[in-house]
Amino acid sequence: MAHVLRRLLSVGETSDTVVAAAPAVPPREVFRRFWPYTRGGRRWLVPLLLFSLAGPAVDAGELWLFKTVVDEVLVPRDLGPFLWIAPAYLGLIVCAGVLGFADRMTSAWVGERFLLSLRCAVFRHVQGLSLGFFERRRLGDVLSRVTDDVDAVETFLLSGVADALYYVLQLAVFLGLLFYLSWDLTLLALVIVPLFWSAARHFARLSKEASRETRRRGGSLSAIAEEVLGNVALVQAYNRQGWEAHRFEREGSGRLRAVLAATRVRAVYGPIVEVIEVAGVLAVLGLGAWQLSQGRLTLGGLLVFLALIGKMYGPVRGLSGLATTFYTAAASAERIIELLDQRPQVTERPDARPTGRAHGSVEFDRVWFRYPGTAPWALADVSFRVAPGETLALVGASGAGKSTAARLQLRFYDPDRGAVRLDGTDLRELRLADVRESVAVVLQETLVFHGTVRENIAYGRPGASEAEIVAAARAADAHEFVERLPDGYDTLVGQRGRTLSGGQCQRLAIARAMVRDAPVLLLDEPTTGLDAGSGRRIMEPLRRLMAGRTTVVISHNLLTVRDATRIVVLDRGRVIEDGAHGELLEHDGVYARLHRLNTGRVAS
Ligand SMILES: Nc1ncnc2c1ncn2[C@@H]1O[C@H](COP(=O)(O)OP(=O)(O)OP(=O)(O)O)[C@@H](O)[C@H]1O
Repeated sequence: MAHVLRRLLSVGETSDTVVAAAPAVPPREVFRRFWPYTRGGRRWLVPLLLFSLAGPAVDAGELWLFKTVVDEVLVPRDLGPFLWIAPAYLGLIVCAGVLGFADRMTSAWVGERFLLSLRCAVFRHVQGLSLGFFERRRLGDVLSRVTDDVDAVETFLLSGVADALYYVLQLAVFLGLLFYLSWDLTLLALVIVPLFWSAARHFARLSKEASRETRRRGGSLSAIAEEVLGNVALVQAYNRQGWEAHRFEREGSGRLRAVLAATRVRAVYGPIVEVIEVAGVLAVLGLGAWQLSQGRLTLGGLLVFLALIGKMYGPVRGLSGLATTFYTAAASAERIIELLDQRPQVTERPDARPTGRAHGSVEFDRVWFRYPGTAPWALADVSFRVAPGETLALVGASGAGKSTAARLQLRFYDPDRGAVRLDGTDLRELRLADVRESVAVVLQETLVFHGTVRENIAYGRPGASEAEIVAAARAADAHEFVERLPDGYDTLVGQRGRTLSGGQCQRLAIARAMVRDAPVLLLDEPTTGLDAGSGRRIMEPLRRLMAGRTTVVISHNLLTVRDATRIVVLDRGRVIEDGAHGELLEHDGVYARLHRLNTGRVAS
């Protein structure tokens, strides 16, 4: 029998993971972690308490009036007292309505405020995590934690606390009345309470596992949806729709199994509680009828007693059911706590120095770096120096470590050994915002947001004036094509610039970097994805952008790097050649060979 019940209530297969389950967190820890977010709404807890207290008091008043009607109007058949009972009853109902309204509004306000501050805190935290975190995690799962899981926590932390309070107060009021009416009947009625609680504990434990699995599968579903819909062109081009739909369905079925298991737990729990409750009521009814026959209790008294018992079992059942609600919310809380526990690998020192506008000298001093969790060095003993206004080109085969150097320059990662310096100061001693402020980037993958052309350019420096935006667009050779767009600078460009060509996106990125007007410029493959003609055309605005700034340019295309003051050739993370274009050609090494290949290709 126990075996059958266990099978009935189990979640089933929980292995195949798209998203792993978050580690378990004890209930006390859940409260400790989330309580601070209730700060803004805490002063409303006292009014909430008062409303909670008034609710059961009004209930009790209603019952008392009912007893009076039975004992003083119906049994003696005397209409007199009814004349004051009726308006009193109406008054009570109006009271209950007003209190109910105030209670609902206050708890919604407190709950929603908590939700807002928790959601914003989680978002702010996640946004500040290092790039390494986003490279390891599935974005869809992170999104589902910031949205769905935060909602689920609110359900418990506030509704749960408010309900618990309400139930306890209701219990206190009802128990007081019950003892007043008949203490021995009350004691009999209370015998079933421990039974309630032991059933509740058992079932809460069962529902815990199902809730965890439901949340984990929810995260997996978001992850798959985000990955597939975000790369829908790739999915369709390779005809992978069927396979992706299958993956989605598999996670969806896993979620279905988990939800059904949770429902089975609740569905079995309901009737069991009912049986316990009815047994209690029957016992009380038996003893009550005997007391009535002995004349120790009036009929009204017995009826009210039974009604009160019915009402009292409500909060008892509610309190014991809270454990199940708690575990459902705890499954979400665990996923949020796991996010909040992630520490950014790159942190700002408490004594970090603010910098004014940097001059822009950049130095890599014997830098060694490997990506967290990987064995090979992505950069090994890399040193170079760029004076303000100079241009340094990083060249080398794919995977040589060029983009890694750019990431270190932006302090997305810190070197394991050695130092990256700006104006002679280690980046780790500077304020993080200042480091990023001093650099403007034009990346390999051009980033264009869903928004107007104007917003996309102004992203480089919020608050840039219209004249500055247009000047930047002119300098980036973007003004002309922008003017030709249907709404000019107000034209909406799709996410990732889907409605623009590669070259147009690149020009917007250059205009954005222009507007930023930072002393250091980082160009990571600025001509990738452009044909030779567009690549050459983009060179002119790029040169305008580079003028007067320290530039680190990463490129496969050696035509874009020949003007550089200095060229550093990387190979598997090491510097193998270093010098000006002419010197390196003379040296006749790797660079000269790459150059010959490149010019040959362009000529042909
Ligand atoms: N996030 C990452 N985690 C682990 N290893 C990485 C990561 N990014 C890059 N690598 C590894 O570090 C090395 C250097 O990569 P990097 O992207 O700096 O090369 P690159 O010279 O810019 O190449 P490309 O010209 O193809 O962009 C490669 O071996 C790559 O596999």
